[in-house]
Amino acid sequence: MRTPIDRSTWRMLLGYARPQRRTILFGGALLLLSGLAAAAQPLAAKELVDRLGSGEGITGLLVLLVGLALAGAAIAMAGDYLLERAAESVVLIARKRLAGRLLSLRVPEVQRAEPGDLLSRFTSDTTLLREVCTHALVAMVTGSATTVVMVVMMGVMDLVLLGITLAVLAVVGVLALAGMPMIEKASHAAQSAVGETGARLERVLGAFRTVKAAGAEAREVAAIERGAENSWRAGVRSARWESLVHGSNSLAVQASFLAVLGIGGARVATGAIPLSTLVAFLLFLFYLHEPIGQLLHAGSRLQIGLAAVRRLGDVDQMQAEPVGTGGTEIPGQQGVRLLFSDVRFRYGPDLPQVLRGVSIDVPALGMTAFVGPSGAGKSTLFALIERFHEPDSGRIQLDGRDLADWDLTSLRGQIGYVEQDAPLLSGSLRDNLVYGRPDAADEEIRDVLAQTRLDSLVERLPDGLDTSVGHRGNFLSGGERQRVALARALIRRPRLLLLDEITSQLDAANEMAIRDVVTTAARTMTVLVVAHRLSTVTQSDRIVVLDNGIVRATGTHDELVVNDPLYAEFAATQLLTGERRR
Ligand SMILES: Nc1ncnc2c1ncn2[C@@H]1O[C@H](COP(=O)(O)OP(=O)(O)OP(=O)(O)O)[C@@H](O)[C@H]1O
Repeated sequence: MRTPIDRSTWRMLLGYARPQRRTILFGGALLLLSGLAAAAQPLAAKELVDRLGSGEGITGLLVLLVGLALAGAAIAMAGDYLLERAAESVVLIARKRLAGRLLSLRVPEVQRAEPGDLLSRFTSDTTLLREVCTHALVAMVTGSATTVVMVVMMGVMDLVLLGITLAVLAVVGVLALAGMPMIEKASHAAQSAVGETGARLERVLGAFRTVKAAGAEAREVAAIERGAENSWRAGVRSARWESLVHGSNSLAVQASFLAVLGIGGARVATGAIPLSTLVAFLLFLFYLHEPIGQLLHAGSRLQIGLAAVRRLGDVDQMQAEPVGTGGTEIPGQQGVRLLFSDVRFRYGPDLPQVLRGVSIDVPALGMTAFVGPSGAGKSTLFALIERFHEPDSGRIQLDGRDLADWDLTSLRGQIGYVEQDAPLLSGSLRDNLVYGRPDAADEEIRDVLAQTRLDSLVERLPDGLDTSVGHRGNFLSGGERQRVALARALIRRPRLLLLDEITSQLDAANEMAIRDVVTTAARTMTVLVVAHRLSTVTQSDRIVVLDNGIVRATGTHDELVVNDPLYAEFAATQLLTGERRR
């Protein structure tokens, strides 16, 4: 993804600064004032030289000069502080906006992106806005204003010398115009490389044990180093252009200084201008170095900022979910009726159809199991119910209302979803249990812990419920994670419970206990279960056999063993035929 720089990039950049505009304006005004105080110094110096020549008193003027210098410094300090403060606020605004945006993105968008790269946009690119939205913007204004004022004053003094100065300075302008886009390009490349390196690192840390077990450390380090080197190379490229642009300022000012000294000296000798004018003009030239330097520095910072804004803008271009308000009225009854009508779906335009006309009517109470070969589309059905993806055609209705017409927050508020690999979040066990309902009472938590046979685990843990479960819950066993994920879904008190392979890592005793919990839950809510182990689902009220994206049979275990060869084969391979398991 690459957002071109256009007006909207500039608008975005200014958008980050807008909430801080008062502080920036005030801080900028102070800096301008200090710049003007500096600009007044040559005039006072000219007056000083004139008076020295004519033998007049200079005490007052000296006091004025010192006063100007002190006041200029104090004002500059205050202005600087205000701008630094505004800069921090700009980063804060950008991070808050990005966090909100990231969490509102549609699931497929995030699945397509690299988490490490998104992270680098949050941590690194936002930091680059720090200076740009405040100091650089202000320096653009103050630098331009000071330059204009000085140029006007120099023009008033001597147009010939001004003409020489401007001719030399024009060279800086040309170099700057050529260099600025290169700085932006190199900075964008550097930040992209940082993003890629972050993504690579995230990949490694996310599968640390696999990397170690595969002995891939050296390969991964080399890849990360390559990414870091790419970033370094682009950074050096940017630095080269920056130093060229900034260095041209010194060169131009020094060249014009020499030209003005030579030609100005000749003009003094011919009496065309007095010596004091030449001295003042040279002082102006000396001071002009500062605002022009400011302008160039600000220009290059702005380019770096524009590159960062472009990367932040990429996230804005990713699709977001409709904003949920939780406003849909929820009927008080238990369970939900779920109706799939000829649902077709593929994950992308170039990918094969995963669901090829699925129609299922799930009544409000009871347990419905989905079985079928790997890749048949079982988990995809759950993802569509959660509206992580939208069907390409057909309808899914919940309580008689099309899912698309539900308010997203209300819809998900009805559902307890346990994903296939039962991911936990880093934090304490309690954080994980109440994640879907932070206000759950302790008694309720205890009750669910007992049902899911987690009570003995909690007793064993050093800090009980407050024990950390580690990144993605890796301090717990696979079976414990599955039970915690189920407990989390139950504590949410959903009307529809979606359980995707939640017993795959449980031992027989725990599997049986969980089966009982789910059967009990199915008396008060709609339970949809995906399972490879048929032992988990033989007692379901109905079993849907899904194969290659179509429903090939529906019935009870006993009916399907007789009527559906594929199911009968599953049952046979799992030693369930003719045997009614508990
Ligand atoms: N995010 C995705 N992008 C592209 N294709 C996907 C994505 N998720 C799943 N698929 C593909 O869709 C098909 C159905 O996947 P799904 O996870 O629904 O199958 P499943 O029946 O649940 O399989 P399993 O029993 O192995 O979990 C598979 O071929 C899978 O490769």
